[in-house]
Amino acid sequence: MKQHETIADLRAALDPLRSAGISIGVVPTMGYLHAGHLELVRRACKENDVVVVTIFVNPTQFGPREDFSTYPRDMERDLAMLRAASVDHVFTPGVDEIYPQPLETAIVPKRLGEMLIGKARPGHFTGVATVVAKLFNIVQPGRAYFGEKDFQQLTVIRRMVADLNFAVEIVGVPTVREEDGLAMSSRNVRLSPEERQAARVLSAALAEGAAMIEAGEASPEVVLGKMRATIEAQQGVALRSLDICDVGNLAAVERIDGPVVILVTAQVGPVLLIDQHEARPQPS
Ligand SMILES: Nc1ncnc2c1ncn2[C@@H]1O[C@H](COP(=O)(O)OP(=O)(O)OP(=O)(O)O)[C@@H](O)[C@H]1O
Ligand SMILES: CC(C)(CO)[C@@H](O)C(=O)[O-]
Ligand code: BAL
Repeated sequence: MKQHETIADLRAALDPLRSAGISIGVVPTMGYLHAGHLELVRRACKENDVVVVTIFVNPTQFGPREDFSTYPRDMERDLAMLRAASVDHVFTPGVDEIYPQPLETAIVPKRLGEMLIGKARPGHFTGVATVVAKLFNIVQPGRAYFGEKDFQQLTVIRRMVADLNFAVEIVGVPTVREEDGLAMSSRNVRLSPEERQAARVLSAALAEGAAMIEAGEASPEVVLGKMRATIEAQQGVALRSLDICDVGNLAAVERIDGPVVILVTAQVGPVLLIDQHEARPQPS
């Protein structure tokens, strides 16, 4: 595995491969890797000749009171995991390499970036879309892999690629979970044992809501009401948002008569956890 810290170094390695028709897949991450990231890597290795993993904790997607400086980091451990997963190239730029000067230009997702998580984290999806666009221009991959756990992020990126004609196929990968259902996330490491136990309620409530939808419940209010009661009964979990959205454009649905995604965010101790579950009414 080759590690590259500069754009020039990475391009020097990738340009000849691309010219020779070798397919390149990229997995953008912020590091502190877990089995969820490794599933993205596994898919990328299966579907491409060469895989590039990027590790960059992007400052522009964190708000001033968010956890950029304390975001978990362990580069040596990450590199060992990627080596074991047979990754070909890892790109580990410093902040100055990606932002040598303040940007004059940004990609601003409108409705999709302002709704849901975007309401609680203003500017977050501008930071994400802009750095992902930069990474696409740096790596020039044929495919890029993103987790469905960050469902709004995946939707924003799919839409950016469609709107701006990026020549990259976006692959969404199902959420990898701990045995008890908790979605894997780098920030889970910050949960105390009690908070970690309490956090299980989120995936349990999502499964409960999805089962109601699959059994034919068409009213979002009824499904959300039941889920809200389940989550609010759990001590130590502060529900921040709970929505049932159209799976394609994330618009709120008035009646569930097709594929939807249930999205939840909740504060558990120091961590804002997010999770999702897709569901659709089963044909009777
Ligand atoms: N449990 C998971 N299953 C599948 N993909 C995941 C999972 N967790 C993260 N990913 C994906 O990995 C990519 C990199 O995510 P990131 O490095 O921010 O990790 P994270 O675990 O989501 O961290 P955070 O604690 O910031 O939420 C994203 O596309 C994200 O959706
Ligand atoms: C896509 C991403 C790497 C952009 O910084 C980040 O938001 C993440 O890890 O999900
Ligand atoms: N995986 C989402 C990145 C963030 O929380 O900033």
